[in-house]
Amino acid sequence: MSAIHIHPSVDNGIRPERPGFSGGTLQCLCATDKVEVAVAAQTLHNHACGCTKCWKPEGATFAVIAVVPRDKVSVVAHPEKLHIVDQSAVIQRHACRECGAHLFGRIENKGHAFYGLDFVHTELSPQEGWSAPGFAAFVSSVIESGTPPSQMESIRKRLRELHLEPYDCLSPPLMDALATHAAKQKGTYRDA
Ligand SMILES: N[C@@H](CCC(=O)N[C@@H](CSCO)C(=O)NCC(=O)O)C(=O)O
Ligand SMILES: [Zn+2]
Ligand SMILES: [Zn+2]
Repeated sequence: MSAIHIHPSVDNGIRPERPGFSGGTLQCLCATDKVEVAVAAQTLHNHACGCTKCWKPEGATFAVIAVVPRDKVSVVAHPEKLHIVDQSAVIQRHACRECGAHLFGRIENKGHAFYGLDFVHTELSPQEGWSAPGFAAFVSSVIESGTPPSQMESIRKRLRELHLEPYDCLSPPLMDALATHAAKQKGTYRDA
């Protein structure tokens, strides 16, 4: 039986976050002239993501991705190497043209529930202490990038072993936040 690989940063156990950790830098994978991004805060809602759009390192089935307020994110080296992968996506992913790593994903639609938050992969950081992934999102979507459906039972079992509860969309608190935002936009929102 072949081992299930989720992502290199979780496969051998998840490193806990460091209390008081307040940020660091992200670097692309180029050997020289690395794109560097400063993230001046601890990340939130870190999770494994199985969707086809989030960047994954070579061989990984899932991405690991978290959010941070956009005003805490700044490009500090080699901005000229960045390009937006898909201008039409909700999350505009700014990636290194040379190595392909995604440095940050930004929502430009001010009406989106998650406007104001950037998406980042803290595995690209030399610092330790970032928030640990707490759930797995878009798990069924790994089939769209070529995972055989017959492996899904083992994948969900492995995610549960790692305490990354598998969801086929986002986690219930994030889905509730999206629905609350939609209800407010439609005028159907009611408080208890
Ligand atoms: N089955 C599709 C799902 C793609 C998708 O909706 N991805 C989510 C999560 S990304 C971070 O958690 C999303 O919000 N996408 C918006 C965007 O990517 O712009 C697939 O796998 O492609
Ligand atoms: Zn690069
Ligand atoms: Zn994703």
